[in-house]
Amino acid sequence: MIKLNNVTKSFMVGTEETPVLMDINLEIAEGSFSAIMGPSGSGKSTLMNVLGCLDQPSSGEYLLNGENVTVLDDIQLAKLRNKYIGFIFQQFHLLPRLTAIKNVELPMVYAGIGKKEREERAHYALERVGLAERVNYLPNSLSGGQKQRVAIARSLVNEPTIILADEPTGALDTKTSADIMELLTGLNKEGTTIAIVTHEPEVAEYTEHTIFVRDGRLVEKL
Ligand SMILES: Nc1ncnc2c1ncn2[C@@H]1O[C@H](COP(=O)(O)OP(=O)(O)OP(=O)(O)O)[C@@H](O)[C@H]1O
Repeated sequence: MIKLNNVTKSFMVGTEETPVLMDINLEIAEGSFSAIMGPSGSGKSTLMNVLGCLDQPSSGEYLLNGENVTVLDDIQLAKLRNKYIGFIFQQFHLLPRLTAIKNVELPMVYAGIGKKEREERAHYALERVGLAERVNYLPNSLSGGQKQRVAIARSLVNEPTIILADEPTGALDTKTSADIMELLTGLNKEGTTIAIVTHEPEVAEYTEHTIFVRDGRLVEKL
């Protein structure tokens, strides 16, 4: 479903081309639950940006559901991203003026889905994350854990091929962090494919296997 073949990514820094990812070969199977770990600056976010179709590799091939992402232009890439990828961030990235349900509806607005279906699907997603009672709350009236649940509901609504979570528990206390990982584990058991960047070994323990990144290379896959 997700396959990177000999992927590299470099950035121009001044006049120098600086390699950040080197020779990445990676397969993420449907229904899997992976952690991506590695030291600061090793290339985890860059890898997530490539996996999430936010950025193109410099060379190599990225296959997502059989489509060769590498040959797409920015508009095609954005369409693919909205269709196939759900994102969860450390700082939730909810729009503060929109209620929980309106935040969850947003990816469906971009996908051109009508109002009634949007509302139904957003309600269902908020129920799945245990927030049926909070649909009309603004983000500021929700706890950190509840905000992350809204963000998880938002990541689910387009039934993505994969959810990419960048430090989803980084802003949460230990108990809330465990609750969020339980929730993600449950969603994975129901069939959602999830990859999560984390610095915390206790978070990685919830996943099935860990991909380690060091100096832009995958060093080990358990
Ligand atoms: N747009 C860019 N231009 C130039 N260099 C970049 C760019 N994006 C990332 N880098 C460099 O690539 C390297 C890897 O960065 P990346 O953010 O992927 O690391 P990371 O493993 O996610 O780190 P952290 O755990 O601290 O978030 C760093 O040295 C960074 O400076």
